[in-house]
Amino acid sequence: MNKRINAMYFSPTGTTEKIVSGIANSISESIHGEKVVTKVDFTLPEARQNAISFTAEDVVVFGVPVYAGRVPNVLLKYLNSSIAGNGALAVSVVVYGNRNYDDAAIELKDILESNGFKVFAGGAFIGEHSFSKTLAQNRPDEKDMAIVADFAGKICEKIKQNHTQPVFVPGNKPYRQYYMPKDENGNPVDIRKVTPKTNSNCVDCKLCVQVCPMGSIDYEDVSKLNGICIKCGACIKKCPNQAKYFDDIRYLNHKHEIEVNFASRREPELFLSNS
Ligand SMILES: Cc1cc2nc3c(=O)[nH]c(=O)nc-3n(C[C@H](O)[C@H](O)[C@H](O)COP(=O)(O)O)c2cc1C
Repeated sequence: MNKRINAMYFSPTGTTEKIVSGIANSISESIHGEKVVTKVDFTLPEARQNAISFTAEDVVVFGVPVYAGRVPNVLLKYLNSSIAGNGALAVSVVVYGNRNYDDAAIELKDILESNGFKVFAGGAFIGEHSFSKTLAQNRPDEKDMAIVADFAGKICEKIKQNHTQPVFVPGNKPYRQYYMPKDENGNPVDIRKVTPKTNSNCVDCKLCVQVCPMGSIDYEDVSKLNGICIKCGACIKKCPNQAKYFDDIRYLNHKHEIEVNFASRREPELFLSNS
């Protein structure tokens, strides 16, 4: 089979990358006997400057994390204007932090289809929550990766049998509003303006500047922001010295609330075309 296998993702803290690469690598091993996967990582702003096109020879495993129950809205411009499927097969993957994926899976599938992909498979997987070190801690774990390998096997069968009709993916249409954290009285809390702080552990290594997907951290003074913060967790989780943190009470309350209310383990959901 003459298929090129691609892994394309946005993944500030690496969980989406692990799932998407895992699926793509397993498909490649099964189809080609080795891992020959083209990686298209659009986490950093420079990567989103260029348009990309695929062909009907391509299989693209495409993943984003779930933000507020939807596809991250900061990506919409890029996703809607710079990616051409041209009949490529796509596996649409969303990764969420054990609360819920709400309408993210259906929204991503719709975006890919409107870009000319044939979305014949999809999945909603769980990754350690961007806000937390305990919610869905260390996921995807071994159990998740076994599901990933099994899913890839099923995808290969579908490709071989040419069962690549559009897949059904759960979600509401019209999509629900972006999920908003709530305070103890159930009133919505807006944490969009919250920004990280920097403590004296900082050794000015500039890693946070390099990993910020919005390119917002000032190179000369890494405690300053020159753009928006999407609270993706990259600067916090990737800092080798734990120098970045959030101290905003609304953010911390929300983090605590989800850690308590969504502690019970959710399992991946897989969607495959019937025909
Ligand atoms: C701004 C923001 C909003 C999020 N909203 C949700 C959500 O609605 N439901 C959920 O379960 N997880 C949510 N998460 C958690 C991420 O979806 C999850 O941790 C994911 O694994 C992160 O992917 P990454 O490691 O590829 O960055 C949110 C994370 C961020 C940063």
